[in-house]
Amino acid sequence: MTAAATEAPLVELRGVVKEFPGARRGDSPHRAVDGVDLSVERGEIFAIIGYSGAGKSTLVRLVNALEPVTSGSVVVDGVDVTALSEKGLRELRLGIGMVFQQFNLMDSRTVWGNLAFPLTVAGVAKAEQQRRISELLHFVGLADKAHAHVSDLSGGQKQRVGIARALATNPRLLLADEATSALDPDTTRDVLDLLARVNRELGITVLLITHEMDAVRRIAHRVAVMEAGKVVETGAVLDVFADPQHDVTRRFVGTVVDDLPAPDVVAALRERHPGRFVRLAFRSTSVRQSEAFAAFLRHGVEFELVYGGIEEIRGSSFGNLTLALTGDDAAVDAALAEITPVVAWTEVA
Ligand SMILES: Nc1ncnc2c1ncn2[C@@H]1O[C@H](COP(=O)(O)OP(=O)(O)OP(=O)(O)O)[C@@H](O)[C@H]1O
Repeated sequence: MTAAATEAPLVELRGVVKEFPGARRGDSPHRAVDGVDLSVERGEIFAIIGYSGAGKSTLVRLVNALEPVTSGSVVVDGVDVTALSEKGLRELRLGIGMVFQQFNLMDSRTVWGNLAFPLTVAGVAKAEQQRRISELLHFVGLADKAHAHVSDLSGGQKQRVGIARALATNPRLLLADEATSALDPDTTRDVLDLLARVNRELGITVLLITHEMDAVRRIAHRVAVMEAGKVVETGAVLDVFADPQHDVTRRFVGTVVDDLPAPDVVAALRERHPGRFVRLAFRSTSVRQSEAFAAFLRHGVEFELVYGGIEEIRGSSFGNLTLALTGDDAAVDAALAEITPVVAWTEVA
């Protein structure tokens, strides 16, 4: 992360509530966003993950003031967006790029035409437009597609155009709402890598809305998990993966990391492996597998790895390994006592 710790967050939500009127007259209002506090630091990629209907898209629409809040405050770059005039709103949105799941491009126009549009709206002179569009196309790897019609592009190419368009007016913040959800896995990776470059090379803060935990793992620095309009967990991506607190978070983590055996799996493993089952939790600061294993050997305890794995997130390793330990009970206890300072462990019930 490049954010300076002393700087105010780029986006700050405090007690944000958004209600929509009930479907029928007399119905109570529907709370799509229910008291959200959230800070997006300058220079980071902040992901918001949640299942469909959790309120993610609504939250994004509050950040660029496409919808008014019901209550609470939304501050973007020091400006309270809930109190802006029309002119203020235009300025706010010039500083925010948007990338959409369905690309939202003008299909009948060329790539060039799509990129020229926001520049013309922003009053950029033709010569400057030329320079800027060519720069953008090089950045997103589509220099050879300037005169192609959008309708002739693949989904991944369309999203590259979508990202280039979002960058056209040099935004400080990029809102990517399910930007990869319509793409196949390979193309998803390419587009996520491009978003990471936008962040790293251009220093643009990215707010990534997704229901895919793999996208979070791949590029985000921090993540907030939403359920039923609330943020139920927030943290550094590595911490959330290594030690998810909330059920929803555990389910999301479980979609990409499968290192905690379910009870029925444990039961099946016990039929094949004698001994005491112990789960070692390796974290970035404590990946000392060899020390743990050496302790078992010193105490004459045999161990077998029966479940788990070690994962990597941007240079940090974490994961859970379940071992079947066989040997004298006192020896197992002594070995476990010895590894306690080195690695967190729990006996699997
Ligand atoms: N304009 C609206 N009028 C009424 N209800 C709305 C409106 N927009 C969203 N909602 C409701 O608010 C809740 C949150 O919707 P939202 O689209 O923000 O969720 P989401 O997490 O982005 O899910 P998805 O990925 O499916 O879009 C849903 O129950 C939705 O039906």
